[in-house]
Amino acid sequence: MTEDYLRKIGLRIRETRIQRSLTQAQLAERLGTSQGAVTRIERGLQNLSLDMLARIGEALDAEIVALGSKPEAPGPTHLRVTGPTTLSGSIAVKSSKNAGVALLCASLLNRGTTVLRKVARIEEVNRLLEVLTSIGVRTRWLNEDGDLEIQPPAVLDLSRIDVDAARRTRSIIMFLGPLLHRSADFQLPYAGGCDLGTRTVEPHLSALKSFGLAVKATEGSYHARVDVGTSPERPIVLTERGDTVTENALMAAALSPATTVIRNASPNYMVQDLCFYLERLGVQIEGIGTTTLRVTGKERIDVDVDYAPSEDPIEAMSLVAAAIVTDSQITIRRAPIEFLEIELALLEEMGFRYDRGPEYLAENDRTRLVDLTTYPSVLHAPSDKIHPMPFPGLNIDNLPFFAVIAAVAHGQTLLHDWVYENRAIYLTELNRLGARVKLLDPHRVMIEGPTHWSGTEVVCPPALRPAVVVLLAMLASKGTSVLRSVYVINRGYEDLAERLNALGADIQTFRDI
Ligand SMILES: CC(=O)N[C@H]1[C@@H](OP(=O)(O)OP(=O)(O)OC[C@H]2O[C@@H](n3ccc(=O)[nH]c3=O)[C@H](O)[C@@H]2O)O[C@H](CO)[C@@H](O)[C@@H]1O
Ligand SMILES: C=C(OP(=O)(O)O)C(=O)O
Repeated sequence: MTEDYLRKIGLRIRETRIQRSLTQAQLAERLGTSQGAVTRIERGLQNLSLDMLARIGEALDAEIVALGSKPEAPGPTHLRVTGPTTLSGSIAVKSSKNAGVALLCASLLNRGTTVLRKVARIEEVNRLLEVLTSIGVRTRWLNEDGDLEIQPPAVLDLSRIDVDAARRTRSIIMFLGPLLHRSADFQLPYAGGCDLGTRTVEPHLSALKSFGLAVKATEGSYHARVDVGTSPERPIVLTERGDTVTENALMAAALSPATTVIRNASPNYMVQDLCFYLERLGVQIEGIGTTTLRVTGKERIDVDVDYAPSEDPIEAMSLVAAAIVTDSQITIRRAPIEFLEIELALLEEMGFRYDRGPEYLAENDRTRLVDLTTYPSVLHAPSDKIHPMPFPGLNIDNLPFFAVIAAVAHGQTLLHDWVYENRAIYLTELNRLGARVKLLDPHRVMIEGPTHWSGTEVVCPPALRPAVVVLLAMLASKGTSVLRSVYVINRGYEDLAERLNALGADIQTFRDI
């Protein structure tokens, strides 16, 4: 094998070992070799026989080398799922992607050190960390629990921004609110993310205009000019009740000593987490959890702060859907109940049986959590269509899970995804596994259940939730399925395959080298 190839395989082995939380000594023991040999393998200094590669793959429960791969760079990651699976046991919900990214952006408001506890180690967070590091912010994972320390420099170097990382995440748009206090003239690469069709930035620009921000879209970037020191003279009325736009307005208001009123604000979970963090920074906020926020900011924020964002209602819903589609009894611990109530009420109407434990508080001392135990249930289609709404409503990101749920329910379910132009279409990928999902128009699908799932190969649709929905259907599918290119899932879920395996799923991760 060439040295370069050995080095790539070594790196891949090392990454997988760390993902599995194994030390080199533990892996060596499983392989019946020495720790020194594992060190050499991981550094690409050891010639590897096919037999040894197979044993490493077995020890790490992952396919290390896939044939037909591109030699020049580690290729995309894929999943091989063997089903059908019945899940059992218990699983804790991780902190949310959407609060995580908002708080990373908000840490730019603070001259002091921010420690965020148990941040989900997901690709979306990684991209933002790359961007933050590139502009001079010192970021450091403190431990394996996902505690993250963030220390912005006195002066940000926006000219060195990691453009590639910035273009891979839409969350970068939330730099606008904090940056307008840092710089009178700056450029931000265009925002990316899932391919869900056009997502407007206009509400962000009109909300931030009253803080003196004017943005011109030039070749591939936003060119921002700020009339520094401007504060809103009247309430900001958001034209849409969007989550990130509310967060941008909040972050702009946090460094404005006047009182800013934001109307038609989103009261959704990530906005609440951001508010709780800003309160710890000394910003006063009235109306948290409602659609009118009154924010009294500070001229300068310089506080060493420690904050634990709450659990992810969308991950909790994903796990509920996993239990339903596999007809399993599992316990989902730490589910943020306020943000799941409508979903559960609808599921109850559809015949879903579950228990809800007593409420307790998340580590932020504000968000209410419960443990949910699911039971095998016979589901039937709801009498009305299912559609999402801004909070409080059935969460926009939870709608796709109702596609796979409707596919196991008896009868016809109409799903209306009015929000995203391109998302409903991806739900028809379930048909490859045996579902009957009919696209009525770009926003509506009719789903007929129940389904006899059968395994096949699918390339991940380029949208996070539809991709997870396909993975969940694969758990229920008979035989072997392959889900290709799962970056899109890793963008929003930490170790999803490994965590489902701990509940009894059989999912192998492999990657083109
Ligand atoms: C990082 C983050 O927090 N991302 C979430 C946030 O994205 P984000 O806040 O960026 O969502 P967008 O602003 O893109 O809104 C999503 C779509 O909904 C439309 N829209 C939204 C609100 C409204 O009252 N009316 C309306 O028409 C928008 O025009 C857009 O087409 O909110 C989305 C909608 O909940 C979620 O899918 C994302 O997971
Ligand atoms: C659409 C989503 O998020 P984002 O705003 O990160 O694209 C999602 O989480 O389903």
